[in-house]
Order: sequence, then structure tokens, then C-alpha cells
Amino acid sequence: MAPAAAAPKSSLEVLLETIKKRDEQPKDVPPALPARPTCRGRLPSSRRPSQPSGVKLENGVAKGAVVDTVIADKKPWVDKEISGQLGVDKEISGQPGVDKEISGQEVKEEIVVKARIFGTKRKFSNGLMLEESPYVDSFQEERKEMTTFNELPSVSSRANKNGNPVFTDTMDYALQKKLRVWCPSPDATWRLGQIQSISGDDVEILLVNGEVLTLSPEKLLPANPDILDGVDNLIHMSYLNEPSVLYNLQFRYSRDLIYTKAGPVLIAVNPLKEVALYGSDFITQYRQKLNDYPHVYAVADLAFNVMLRDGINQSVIISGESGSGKTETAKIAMQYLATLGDASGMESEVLQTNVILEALGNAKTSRNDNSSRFGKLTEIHFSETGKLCGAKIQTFLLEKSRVVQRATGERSYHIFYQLISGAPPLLKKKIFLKEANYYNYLKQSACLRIDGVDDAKKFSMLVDALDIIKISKEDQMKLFSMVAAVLWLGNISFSVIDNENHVEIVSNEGLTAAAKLLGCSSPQLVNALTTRKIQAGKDNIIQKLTLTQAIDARDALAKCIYAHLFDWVVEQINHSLGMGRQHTWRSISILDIYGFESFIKNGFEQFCINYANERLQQHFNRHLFKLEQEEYLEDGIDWANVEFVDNADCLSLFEKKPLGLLSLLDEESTFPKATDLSFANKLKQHLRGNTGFRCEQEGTFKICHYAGEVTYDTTGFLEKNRDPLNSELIQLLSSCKFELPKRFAAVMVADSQNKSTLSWHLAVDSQKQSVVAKFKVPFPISHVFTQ
Ligand SMILES: Nc1ncnc2c1ncn2[C@@H]1O[C@H](COP(=O)(O)OP(=O)(O)OP(=O)(O)O)[C@@H](O)[C@H]1O
Repeated sequence: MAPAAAAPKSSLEVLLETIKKRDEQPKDVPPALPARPTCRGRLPSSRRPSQPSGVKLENGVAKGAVVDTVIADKKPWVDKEISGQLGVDKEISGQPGVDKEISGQEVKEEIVVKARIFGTKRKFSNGLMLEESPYVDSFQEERKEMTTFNELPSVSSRANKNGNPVFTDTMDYALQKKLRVWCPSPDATWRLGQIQSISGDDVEILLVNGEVLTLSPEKLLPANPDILDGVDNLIHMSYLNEPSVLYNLQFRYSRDLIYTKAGPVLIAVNPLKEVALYGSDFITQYRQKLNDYPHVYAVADLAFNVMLRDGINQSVIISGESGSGKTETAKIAMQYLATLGDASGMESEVLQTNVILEALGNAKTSRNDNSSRFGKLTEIHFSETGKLCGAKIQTFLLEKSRVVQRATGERSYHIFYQLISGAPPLLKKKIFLKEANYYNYLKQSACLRIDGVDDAKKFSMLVDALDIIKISKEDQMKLFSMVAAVLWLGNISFSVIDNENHVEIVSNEGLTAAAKLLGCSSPQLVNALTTRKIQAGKDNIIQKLTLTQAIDARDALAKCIYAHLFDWVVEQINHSLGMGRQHTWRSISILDIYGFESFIKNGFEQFCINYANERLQQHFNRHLFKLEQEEYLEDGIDWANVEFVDNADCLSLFEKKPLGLLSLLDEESTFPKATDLSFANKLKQHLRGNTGFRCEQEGTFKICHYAGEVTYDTTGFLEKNRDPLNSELIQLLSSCKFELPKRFAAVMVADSQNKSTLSWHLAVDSQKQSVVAKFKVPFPISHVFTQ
């Protein structure tokens, strides 16, 4: 009989096995090397798995091999837990509840099969002893029996020269011992069962629900003994395979144990409800080391301690797909650090930044009612004694297209709805505010409310936060006026005046209100939105815009104002939080970017967001695999190189010059006659042979990301990438009498050039820096990975 095929492994499994292997040093190895003077997160020492608090033990053994039945009702996405069936990819990876490291696994499987490095995880090295028995403690008796092997069926074991079998794979052992195994189901879930008998190539398995399956051994994966159910660190598991990892996370999750360690990584499963794990009592417990269950507080605490001890800046990187809980996790970490560095009021200022940034940079998407549409790096600064003394926020490209357009059922940025619902009458009057469904930019996606969210209350929280951050009432007024101006711009409409599709603006309240709020005259705004100056020799010719061009100009102006407004607010926050910076000594940074997205229809925004996530994944791989191993080599530690699923190929697909996705997009964006379809065809022509790229039906293409395959529709790619803002619009902003529009224009000109002689036309050139080109600017991460 052929030996059982090597089980495919995900990169998480490979990582965990690596760590486990390192921790499980044989007893006769020389004493460990002294700790190195580095603050790179060291891996935890091996220790007995601690049982989660929610697990009932009976004579020291966890009761019930399968998940608690009550929970199945509570978590509809957990498929048939009662019968022991575990949803693997569909139920879990499709859910925002499970962090990327887990949900991305199934994508990697096929690749890992080939790259598998630990072909034989456990074996009898001398025919008598298991090298790393999964049952060292709980199966002593069984092990004794194994020394005789009289009645063992011949699975894939080989005999050593003493005649005792040598197992070539963990599955061999499971088969020989008729242990619990995971059986794949046609619906891509796994079911837990117990081997009953083996005959020829068939294994008979009794499932938890009483059903009996007959499968070939290659299809099975070993399950962990039930004593390991709910271990708080995945490296303590005997068998590291996908169903076992998911089962363990689910086991814990069903008991509200949402945090689990995976070696140096903390996995947070989104509870999607309030869990009693936070607050001052918990903070004290973690600070005083009275609680060592996995928690974000523990991660933040470690970062804080290492920063103080080694005097090195720290970073906490939070990754996961959209809706998995990154922003909440980042806030929880910030809360802990702010409390630790208690500095009379500064901590509440730092925490209030979230309220402001979420109002301006978060929106309801189809995956998440409070989805961050920008990337954020929050640096929290401390003094030498660990006192909080300031913070700095860096943001990365806001998804500004959302201001003018988005999918049905999604909302624009929260602030629009909050302002409309919560502004007091006087403010409303000053900025000519009407109901939300009066504004084209808001009503077009047919979603004005979020269930369970009180926008008016959120507005009052926003104003409180602005007050706490010390943004003056005058500046708050400027902020709200610009938000209203954007709304009114969306109500400007055009009428076609000739058979060449040229337009004029329909004079309505949209025009007057927008002009008033920006501080320009209506005719100035009309000119900027309906005409373009073209240089013909020495002369300037005024060209009328077509309907499409005018709509694009209007939308470009709205997006540009909003994006600059967002940056301006961040600047104000930084100004306010930078007060105590003279005492700054070290910092802890928390990175929270928009999560990986895959919708039925994916456009330019998902293309950019998923590219950013590929970069982050590369960083993760670099720190967890590449750099760690380099360090072992440097230290002369005998170490078998670990292969892992590297996303370098996918990154190269994006970044390669001149024929990567980004270069090809940029190139096509420069051709005036190019269309989204010609871009799609160009990709087809140049990237057809790339394994990570697939041509789909006309105008679409598929990319194999680290987290899954995504099909992109190229509609709108060129326009969104060009993101044009013509000189008339910059000039208009510059000529406005109010401070903010003027300032935005100045920033655009200054950003663009860094040149001494500025002209509007040069500024326009600068605007030609495409969106993806800006996106390519790396995240400013230069740090160590905290445990
Ligand atoms: N620890 C938690 N406790 C309670 N609820 C949580 C927790 N984490 C996340 N949630 C819930 O899940 C929702 C989505 O979480 P969050 O906004 O943090 O996701 P995200 O990963 O940042 O998504 P995106 O990438 O779209 O910004 C939150 O609004 C909250 O309702």
C-alpha cells in the first residue's frame, strides 16, 4: 500500500511547526545561548499547554471532544458543530470573524504541497520511541504497546532492522492507533471521526453523528487528542493542520476566548459582540502579570516593556481581512498603552483621535459597518520613564472615490450623515444643510442609515473629540463647511447645449451653496467646471467641456477637497498631540490598514487595497521567516531552513518594471485614447504567462493573492488612476476667499513640485502622478515585530 500522501500545509502551519520544533529542543542539547541583545520578538519557551478557563476538566481531561452544542445556535456560521463538523473555508474564511492568517490558508494549500519541507513530522527514530510523540503524556500506555507491534496493520510503516515499524508520517501513526481524524466533506468542511478499521486502501471512520465513512488514508488528516482542545497557543498542538487549527480557534471562540497565540503572533477572532475582556481591571491584571491568557493587552504590554528595557522603538502590526477586527484591536492596544503612560489627560486625547478619524475616514461597506478606508500608523510617544508624551498619526491614501460613488448598500464617510443628523439648527442654517436624501452624493447608493447606529449621537461625540483634541470652534466650523461644500457640489447638474455634447451648469441651489461655502463666486465655479484653458502656441483657447468631462471635473473637485480636508484634520490632530514632544524618548507604533477585500465585483479600490495588503504580508513573511532565519544562521544555530509561502511572486506581478500591473496601468493611463478595455487587453498580452494572473471574460482579470483569488473588473481603472484635476480647479481653489480651499491649492502645488518656479500648469503635471504611483510609496515601517 502506498504511503499516505504528504498532507498539504499552510504557511501558518509551517510557521508553527518551525517554532514548535525550535522550542522542543532535545534534552541533551547544550544549554541555550544567552539572550541576544535584540528586541526582535523572541519566541516563547515550550511549556505545558494551559487549559482555557471555559473548559471543564474531568480528572484532568477536557470533557467533550467536539465543540459545545449551545454555541452552534449562537454562531450561525459555524456549521453543524453538534455533529462534529467543522466549517473550514466557506464558513470561516468567508466570515469577517476569523483573522487573515487562518482564513487565507486554503489558498496556499496547493502551493504548499509542493514546497512542503517537513515531510515527516514525527517518526519512530529507533523503532521504540517516538521522537516527538504527540501523546507523550497522555498516551504512555499506548506507547508501551507500540513496542510490540504484533497486530498492527501494514499501512505505510516500514520496519527497521530490528523488525519494528518506522512510521513515515503522522497519518501512519494515527492510522495505526486508530485515532481521531479529520475527514474532508464535499462542501469543503471537515468532519471529525474515529478510525474503526483499515482494509486494503480503505479506512472506515465513524463520525461523531454516527455516520460511517469509507475514505482512502491520503484524504485524512490527524486530529489532536481531546486533551489539547482549546490550547491557548497553537504551537502546543500535536498536529498542525488546517482543521485542527480552525477547530481549536472555534473551540475557544465558542467560550468567548477570542485570543489565541500562534507562536509570536496573536490571533484575534472577531467576537462581533461585547466580550468582558477589557477595561481597567483587565489592564491592571496584565500590567501586574496576574493574567497570562493571550490578549492584545499582553502584546501591548510586551511592546511597552521591551521599549523601556532596550530603549528601542516598537511596532504592533495588525493585519486581517476587512471586518476581521483590526481597527478595534488597534484601539484596544492604544487604550492599554495610553493607560500605562497615564499623563494627565493626554491619554484621552490620544484615544479621541480614533473618533475623529473614524468619522472622516470610515464608512459602511458591504462587509463592515465601520470599515476604515485609509491606512493608519499611530506612533505613541513616551518619555524615558514611560510617560505618554505625545502621538503622531500618519495616514495613507484615503479611498476618495467613495465620496462621489460606491456600491449600492454602502455609505459614504460617516461624517456626512453625522453632520446632517446631529448639527444644531444654527450650524445647519449656516451651511445650508438639508436632509441626507436631498444630496445626490449620498442618496445614489440607497443607504443612508446603519442599523443600531445613532448618527446624531455620533456627531455629538465627534464634536466632543474635536474639543478634547483642542481643535478650535472656528476650525470646526471650517471643517463642517467644507463637508457641506462637498455635498452641495454633488447637486450641481449640467445641461447639454449643443450637438457636440458641450454643457452649461443648471443654475440651482447646489451651485450657489457650494460657491458660498468655498468662498468663490458662482460664475467662477461655473467656469472651472465647464471650461478648460488650452495653450495653442502663444494663445490660450477656452474649450467647453462635454457632459462627461464636466461631471468628471465636478467629482474630481469634490474628491480633492475631501481628501485634503482629511489630511488637514490629521495635521491638526498631530499639531495638538505633538505638544509634549520635547520630552519624547521612544515610541510604539500601531499599524492598521484597510483589510484585504474580495467582493463579487472588485474595482480599482480593491486593486489598491489588496496590493497594500500584499506588501504588508511580505513584511510579515520577512520578519517571521526570512529575518528570523537569517539571525539563526548568523548566530551559528544549526537550523534547517524553513520554506514558506512567499508572496514575492504576487508582489512582483504588481511591481515589476516595465511589465508589472502597476507599470502597465500607469503606461495605459498616459494614452489619451486608451480605454479600460485596452488596458485589460494589454494585461492579457503581457501577463498571460504569469501563474498568478489569469485573463477572465472581457474587461476582467484575476489575481492569485496570498489571501485568495480576486477577479477585478477594469471599468473605471484608467480614470481613477489618472485622478485628474485640471488647472482651472486648482486655480479656483486658490482664488477662494476662505482659508481651507486656498490651503488645499497651495498644498497641491507644493506637493507636486518642490520646484522653485511654480506655475499652474506645472502643478497640473504633478497631478499626473497616478494613484497607484502614490500607493507605491512604502509604509514607513522600520521596526521589530513584537510578540
Ligand atoms: N474585540 C472586539 N469586541 C467586540 N466587537 C468587535 C471586536 N473587534 C471587532 N468587533 C466588531 O467588528 C466590527 C468590525 O471590526 P473592525 O472595524 O475593527 O474591522 P477591520 O478589520 O478594521 O475592518 P476594515 O479593514 O474594513 O477596516 C466592529 O465594528 C465591531 O462591531
